[in-house]
Amino acid sequence: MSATIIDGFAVAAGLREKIAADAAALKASHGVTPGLAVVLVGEDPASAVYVRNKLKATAECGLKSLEFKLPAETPEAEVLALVERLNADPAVHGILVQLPLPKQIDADKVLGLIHPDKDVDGFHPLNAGRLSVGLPGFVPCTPRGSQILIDGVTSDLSGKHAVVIGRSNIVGKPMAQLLLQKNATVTIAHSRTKDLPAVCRTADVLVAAVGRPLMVKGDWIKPGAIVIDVGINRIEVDGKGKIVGDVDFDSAVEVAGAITPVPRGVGPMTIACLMLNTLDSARRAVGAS
Ligand SMILES: NC(=O)C1=CN([C@@H]2O[C@H](COP(=O)(O)OP(=O)(O)OC[C@H]3O[C@@H](n4cnc5c(N)ncnc54)[C@H](OP(=O)(O)O)[C@@H]3O)[C@@H](O)[C@H]2O)C=CC1
Ligand SMILES: Nc1nc(=O)c2c([nH]1)NC[C@@H]1CN(c3ccc(C(=O)N[C@@H](CCC(=O)O)C(=O)O)cc3)C=[N+]21
Repeated sequence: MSATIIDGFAVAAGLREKIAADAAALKASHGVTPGLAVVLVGEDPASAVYVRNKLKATAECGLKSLEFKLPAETPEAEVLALVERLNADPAVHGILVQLPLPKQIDADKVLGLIHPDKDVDGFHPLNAGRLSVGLPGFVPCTPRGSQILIDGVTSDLSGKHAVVIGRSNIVGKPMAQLLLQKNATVTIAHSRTKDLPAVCRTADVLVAAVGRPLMVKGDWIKPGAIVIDVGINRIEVDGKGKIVGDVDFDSAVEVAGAITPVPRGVGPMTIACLMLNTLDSARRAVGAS
């Protein structure tokens, strides 16, 4: 049996179309174009792909994007000053500071300074707290996009066992919160988890957000499970760069019920959800939501 391959690229394209229509309607009713400011400090090759795809998506959705590329040695105070300026700019509805940041910059300080109403990444502690207590707020884009893909293949997660591998604030923890809201029984695994393959084998839904290329093998997967591969890892194959996930797709596809590929799985959904969060932010700013 071979799994259903979840086409994140197609789902994301559909979402972007809807966002474009809604953004055009907001422009017609309130004269507002949602604006997203992206701050990139230094040159990180993975970030560069992300920034490029984001720019394409904002244009396609009719959103305005402002790009701030700062040199790697930029002092922390300068980044903080830029965030304050963007906080005060009414044309900016969303602020994204690309991670990772160079080591002289305290990421928590920067993320904590972004106004929670413009925090389209959902990384501000206030939005993380809102998610954990079930209040409305910005939900981080990757978990939000992953949840949409999961909802596309199952309508009822109630009582299902979901295992999330990874406990980062940007993927693992918020993903676990979303699955909990859907009444799944949630396990969060991490680098100290004992016998990870055995834990994974009990999962009806398995989300891998680890950053280890091809770590999850087919024999870690419960037959018929939904497998969401968040990992974006660059590896060399025959001297050529290639992007692979945290899941060994070739063996996993034989066991899973449904699985996301890498690329064209979760990645495009992250970007579409960023557009969605920016649109939501602009709507809220003008009282249109
Ligand atoms: N598709 C997309 O849109 C996005 C993809 N990504 C990708 O997702 C992956 C995860 O990103 P992120 O959450 O930021 O990564 P982090 O490095 O912040 O977190 C990785 C997590 O994996 C755990 N871990 C590491 N090694 C193991 C292991 N051998 N067994 C079990 N758990 C392990 C860590 O455990 P511990 O806490 O104990 O250290 C940690 O909780 C990366 O590949 C990243 O590139 C990220 C964002 C968006
Ligand atoms: N503040 C912040 N927010 C983030 O959400 C954030 C970040 N920093 N830093 C880096 C990671 C990584 N990330 C990706 C998103 C989309 C793709 C993506 O579009 N991937 C496509 C294309 C991959 C390709 O072909 O190169 C795909 O998987 O199909 C990749 C990576 C967001 N992140």
